[in-house]
Amino acid sequence: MLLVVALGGNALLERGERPDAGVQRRHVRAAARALAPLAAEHTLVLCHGNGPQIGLLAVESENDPALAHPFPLDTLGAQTQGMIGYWLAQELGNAGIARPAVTIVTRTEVGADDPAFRSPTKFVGRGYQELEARRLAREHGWAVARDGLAWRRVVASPEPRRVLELPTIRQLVAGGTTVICGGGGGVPVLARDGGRFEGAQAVVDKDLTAALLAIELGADRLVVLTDVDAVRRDFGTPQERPLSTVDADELRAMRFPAGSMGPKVDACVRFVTATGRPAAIGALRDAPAVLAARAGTTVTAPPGPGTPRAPGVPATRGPGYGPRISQGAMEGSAERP
Ligand SMILES: Nc1ncnc2c1ncn2[C@@H]1O[C@H](COP(=O)(O)OP(=O)(O)O)[C@@H](O)[C@H]1O
Ligand SMILES: NC(=O)OP(=O)(O)O
Repeated sequence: MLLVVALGGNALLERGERPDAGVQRRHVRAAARALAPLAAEHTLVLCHGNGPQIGLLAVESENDPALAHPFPLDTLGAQTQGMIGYWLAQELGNAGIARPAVTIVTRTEVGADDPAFRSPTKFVGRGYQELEARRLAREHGWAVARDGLAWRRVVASPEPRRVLELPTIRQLVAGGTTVICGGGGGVPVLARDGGRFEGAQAVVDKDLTAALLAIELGADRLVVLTDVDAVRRDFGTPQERPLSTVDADELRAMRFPAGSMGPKVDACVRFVTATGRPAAIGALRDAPAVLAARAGTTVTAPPGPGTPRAPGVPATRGPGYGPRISQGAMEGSAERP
């Protein structure tokens, strides 16, 4: 099977952990071991997160007295793809996967008119106490929002419209190569006159880029791996309980936080709606069981006379190829200084 796997940034750096390279590499090694059974049996397209990492690089760059201008987010997005992609390719090899794994620094076209540019939702960097977050917001011109118990910087996260490197990814996949691409959602770029592209100051959601890739490549499954064992109904309440199987219509009717579970659910609903094939969300450590629907949450096509579309053909193309079902459900609105 062809699997598109979205791998959460939390799998590479746990909340509150020191972002040292050694710590992250240890997590990447564990992630590669968890993914090894899938990579051995199936062709894998791997989209990793970069929220903690790009936020860290941005702070370093903003605090570097040698720089007249801090590095912009598109450049930092490319840096995180190179760094994490290198770690993943190396550790998949070290985990004994014979298939070649290559990393593609991927660009994702976004729209200049995307309302997400006016309403930042993507958490980047580490968590702070509220007062410190507000101070940093004033000093650096950040938007900040509450992420669970902590406060973090938030940046714009526009819709992925097109992956520029898709033809190359398609070729590599056809040859059975494990392709690490769309890392951090891909570097967001804007189309300009004359066929030019320009980097955008944003971080695309890697779950949504993974869904776009899965649809365009005609993948058999979209598998979203993170740090929770399943999507939970009534999350954070005493009534909370895991969903093992749920159809896309039921899921579409629920609300999830925009900065965390929302995009994962959106991604699965889009894939299932466009292809009629199942998608799954679950814990990285359970990866083979999540794929086999023995763990995690499996999202299925709604029952009834729905006609799944042909493989590789999205429900609609271009911007808004699926609704964002989580928008507006962010915990604590973003605040500017
Ligand atoms: N309904 C829900 N069910 C499960 N987890 C949820 C839910 N709503 C929010 N979450 C949170 O979503 C987090 C996973 O999203 P996120 O932190 O963005 O993951 P990743 O970095 O792995 O992509 C979980 O750790 C959990 O705290
Ligand atoms: N770019 C992105 O979606 O990163 P996270 O998974 O770390 O949020």
